Amino acid sequence: MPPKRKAKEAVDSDGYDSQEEEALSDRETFDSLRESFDVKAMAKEARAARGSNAASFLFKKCDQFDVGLKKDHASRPLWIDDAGRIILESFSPLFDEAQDFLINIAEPQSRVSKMHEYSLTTHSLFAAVSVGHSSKEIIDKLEQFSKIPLSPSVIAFIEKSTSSFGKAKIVLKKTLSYIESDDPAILERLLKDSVIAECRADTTVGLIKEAAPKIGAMAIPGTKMAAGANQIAHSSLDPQKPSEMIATLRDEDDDEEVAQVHSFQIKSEERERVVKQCQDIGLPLTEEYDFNNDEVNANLDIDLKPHAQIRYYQEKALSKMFSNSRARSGIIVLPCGAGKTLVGITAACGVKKSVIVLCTSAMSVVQWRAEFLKWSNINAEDIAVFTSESKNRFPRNAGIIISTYTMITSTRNRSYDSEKVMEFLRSREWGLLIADEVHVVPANIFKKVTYSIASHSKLGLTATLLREDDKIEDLNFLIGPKLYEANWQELSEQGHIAKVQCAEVWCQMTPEFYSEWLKPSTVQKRALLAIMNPRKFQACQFLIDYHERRGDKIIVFSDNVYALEKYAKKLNKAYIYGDTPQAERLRILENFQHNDQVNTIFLSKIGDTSLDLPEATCLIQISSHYGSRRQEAQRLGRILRAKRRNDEGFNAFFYSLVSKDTDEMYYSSKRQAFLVDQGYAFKVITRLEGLEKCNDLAFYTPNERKELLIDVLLAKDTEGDTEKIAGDMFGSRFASTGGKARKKNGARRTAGTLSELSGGQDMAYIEYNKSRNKELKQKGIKNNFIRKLQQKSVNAKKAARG
Ligand SMILES: Nc1ncnc2c1ncn2[C@@H]1O[C@H](COP(=O)(O)OP(=O)(O)OP(=O)(O)O)[C@@H](O)[C@H]1O
Repeated sequence: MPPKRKAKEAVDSDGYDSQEEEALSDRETFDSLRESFDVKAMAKEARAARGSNAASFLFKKCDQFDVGLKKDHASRPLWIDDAGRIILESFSPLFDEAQDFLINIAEPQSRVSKMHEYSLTTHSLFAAVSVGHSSKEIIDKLEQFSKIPLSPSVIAFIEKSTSSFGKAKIVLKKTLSYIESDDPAILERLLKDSVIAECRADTTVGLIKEAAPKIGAMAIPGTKMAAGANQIAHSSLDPQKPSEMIATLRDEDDDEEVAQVHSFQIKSEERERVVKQCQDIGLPLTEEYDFNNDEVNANLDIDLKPHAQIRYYQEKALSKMFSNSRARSGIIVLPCGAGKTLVGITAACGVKKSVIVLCTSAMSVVQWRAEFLKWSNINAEDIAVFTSESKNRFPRNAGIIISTYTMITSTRNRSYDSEKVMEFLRSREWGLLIADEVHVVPANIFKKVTYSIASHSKLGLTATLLREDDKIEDLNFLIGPKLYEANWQELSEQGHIAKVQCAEVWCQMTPEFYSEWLKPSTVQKRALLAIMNPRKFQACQFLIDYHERRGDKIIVFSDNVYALEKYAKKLNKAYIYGDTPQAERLRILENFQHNDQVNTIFLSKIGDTSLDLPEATCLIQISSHYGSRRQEAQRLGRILRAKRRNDEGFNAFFYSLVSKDTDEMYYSSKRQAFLVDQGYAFKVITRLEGLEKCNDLAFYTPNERKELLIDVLLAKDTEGDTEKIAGDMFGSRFASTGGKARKKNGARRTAGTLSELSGGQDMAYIEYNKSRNKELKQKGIKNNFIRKLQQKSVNAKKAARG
């Protein structure tokens, strides 16, 4: 049997297909770069361009720089050029205030220690307007913070963008859809469009006029949101009880003067068409849910437990969503491990209507359910789970369903139970749809979601609004604008996520591996030679030993399953990849968490997202997906949540092992780009102190290295591919095999070893076959959490059987 670990489903929901394409062009770029790189000349040019001032070279083509600095420029924190690029000084006393403002109106590009860079874009201005900033306010504030006068082109750009964005909203009132605006002229303009006019539901000529809901960025009186930067730091130490926050969100102030809004009703079945047409004519709609006045949908009995204390950045993000007593659809961006789940749960407690949560994997579904029970007082039976293993519904009128994108959008033949749940999902209205890891969801998948699920509001959660293709912008319109994006370094300084030391370790290729690498060969074979480079293997072994001795728990990541198995078996460590059965995954993770004899595990890319392993304090990456910045950030996220992050002097470690003078070096620097922009510094380590003195490392003798080389050369080309997992990335076997049951023991290695080929079963063969996974199977320990997970899975299966 050929190895079956690469599921070949048509839908690759994490968008890796496009990354493959990009990888090919990357390779060409790399080859040409190799020839044309003249680092010295480039450095000289950059120095000459820079002149005497640290940032002025960035503005060399900027006319308004000639106009000169304002007299009191030293006390103002930013520059802005003609193209809308903003440089913010992080050492300015006005930094906090300026950052708070910029995060609302501009796209953060890079936030390194002294200078932050932002860009004004049409999308960022759309987001600004949708959270209540006016065009005048944006221009005035920028002018106030800027060291130089704003150029007429920047002012014109802001005015043009804000004049069309956020002027009209799509609102569900009592389950009916309305287009609403405080400016009747905008609605008249929309109705002149033949497509929109056709979608109008009421036949009346005029517009509906009524009192506007109360709007205010100060929706949480008495908190840092209302008070400015100094209180922000203070509030982070003194978090507000979410119940108080939600109470204030619902608080009505009758004394204020009541503004008017105008609206017309559209046919609910034409929502998408209207939204699309409004985009096309340059008047995109924002989406808001007036949940306080929804009397049609049953209320959900859910509140946060008193012990839940949301952090200041979680509160800030939520205040963007709820600032006008309605739930505004949009995306919240928080670093991995910063607590997006609690943000989603608090949003559910705010809306208090039925909620559907969509995740990327069955494992995440289980984690979301556990977090709902941990943080909220929701009745356990009101949270149902819809995965291939469990097809529950909630018994009362309102409840929560947690599922995966794959379960909702799959087009294959569904089981009877599955179809029943889908009918249940389609037949009702949802107050809130929470889309977890929303950046991985391609537009066509998300359109299928919105087609199946009628939800009043949508909240997208992600750590990185990054895709290697250009599909990320679709999310602006499918879900809504970005409402909030946190600063990674700030959260790490405050101890909400761990401080991490990042290093790229250059591993010299051994002569025999490098001479093979230099020969004309396939991309996959060269990739395999670089990953299996014995020096890289030894560096990995050395780092594992070093960090295990320090008391760290280590995850080794390899996208390549051939290498994953070879490394793990040789080092006698447990490993998990796409074909590892769910029960075995849980057993390995459980041992990693609670067994002090199991301090290192090997994971394929199934562990990139959503895995909550707060014990992990060190990551070693031996093979990765070309230049994917997103994967690098997500992997880093596995140690950002380290439990020990607030121990004095604690640092987590992230090592990327690259084979020197191969294309791994090019991809590695490309992958780091996003994290570098978040302020992480990657140290390059060319020599691991003490490694050469170790004589007990694997592949120490030339013979061992030769045998390894023959193994690699005999391996099929496809062994050099990265693992492909479709749909459910950390989920059930059902999901990852396209619904077909897989044969037991289906995954077998086919690459021969020298010993096998020669017919001899020597010591090396015995060592290769010794599986830590099997050992753990016999010795496995269990903690309550995992036991419950497994018990639940068993119960669910029993229930499904009737
Ligand atoms: N306000 C809070 N108070 C205490 N603990 C919190 C708070 N917010 C989050 N946490 C804890 O922080 C950890 C990380 O949270 P969570 O799993 O939601 O992160 P995440 O942002 O979804 O990360 P990822 O992107 O990696 O999935 C969890 O153990 C969670 O319980």
